[in-house]
Amino acid sequence: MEDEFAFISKITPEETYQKELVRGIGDDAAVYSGADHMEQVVCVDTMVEGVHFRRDTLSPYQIGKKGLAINVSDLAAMGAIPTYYLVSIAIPSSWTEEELTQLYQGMNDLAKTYQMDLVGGDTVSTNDVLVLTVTAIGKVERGRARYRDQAKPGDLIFLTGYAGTSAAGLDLLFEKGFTGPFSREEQILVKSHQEPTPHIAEGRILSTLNKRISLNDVSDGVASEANEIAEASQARLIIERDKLPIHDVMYTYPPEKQLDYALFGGEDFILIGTLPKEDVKEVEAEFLSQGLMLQVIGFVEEGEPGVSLLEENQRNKVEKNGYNHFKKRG
Ligand SMILES: Nc1ncnc2c1ncn2[C@@H]1O[C@H](COP(=O)(O)OP(=O)(O)O)[C@@H](O)[C@H]1O
Ligand SMILES: Cc1ncc(C[n+]2csc(CCOP(=O)(O)OP(=O)(O)O)c2C)c(N)n1
Ligand SMILES: [Mg+2]
Ligand SMILES: [Mg+2]
Ligand SMILES: [Mg+2]
Repeated sequence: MEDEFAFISKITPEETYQKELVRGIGDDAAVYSGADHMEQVVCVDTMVEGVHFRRDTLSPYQIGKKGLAINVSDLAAMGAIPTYYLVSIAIPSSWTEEELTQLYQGMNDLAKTYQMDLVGGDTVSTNDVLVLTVTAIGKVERGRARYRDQAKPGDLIFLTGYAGTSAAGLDLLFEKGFTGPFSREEQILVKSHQEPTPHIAEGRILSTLNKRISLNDVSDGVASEANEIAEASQARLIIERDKLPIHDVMYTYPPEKQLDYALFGGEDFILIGTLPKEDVKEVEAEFLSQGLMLQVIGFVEEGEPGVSLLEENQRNKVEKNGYNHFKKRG
């Protein structure tokens, strides 16, 4: 890339979606107003080449799209409505302008779905790999944000989608390379890794129905996220093995492999949460009416905080394993 300022003007959106945006790209900071009855929600996640993607696992377009999607997923896990995002990017000299345009196109396309405005960011060069950091902003009705610390004994645990598909897709990419060839079933797994869909509609149902709900998105794996709910809520979560939603296209995998992907794979960007047993019917009905998936996978009980897997009448402890940046999988 030749010119940082030319690049910034190229990526500046011509039109914006949010009527509360006062000043977007082009000044020292962005300015937006917000209604008093809403709370503002903000999060940031980074993707590093070699850690979160490789040139042979995601295309430039997919890197951008996923970089925004993983942040929108954290907004979904709060029950929020997405509004704005900021992008900080460290660009190695090996990246062409065309590839960067595609990366921004990936973000643009996802942002359009949620009417999110790009309101700022930072552009730097680096002698190392590409690093993409997206800050996402959203809003939620006062008091309706969904936290991890709301689980209580007697609640049921749910997932809003299939677990393990992303990790299975990543392994296929590692095995066969970016171009495959992949069977139709394998394509579904690969796509779920490359272009995850954040569960905003699901999060919105769970915040607007006024129930006591704990909520988290699955980035590091169901085992890890369930343990986070258990720790925050000081509760004991029991996952029933035969209730874990495994996608049909994974039925050819050995059962142990299916379970390993589902519990420890990560990057599914579905939601995991808990809700009172008596509210399940009503929440399920709302999910069903919107064509969305809600699968009960277990229950919360009295006892030492933690997670167990219930299979054949035995409870086996599920450690907080899964993706951990500073630890090898164990
Ligand atoms: N370097 C950091 N400085 C400050 N806060 C951080 C840092 N890293 C993570 N956090 C905060 O710690 C919490 C857990 O982070 P993380 O596990 O990355 O969440 P998630 O899996 O939802 O992305 C979040 O509140 C996040 O904002
Ligand atoms: C090349 C490559 N290797 C490994 C992975 C697997 N991987 C990388 S990060 C990650 C977990 C999620 O990332 P993290 O930064 O922990 O997200 P957060 O929990 O903060 O949302 C996984 C499963 C990958 N996607 N690509
Ligand atoms: Mg994070
Ligand atoms: Mg999260
Ligand atoms: Mg995250």
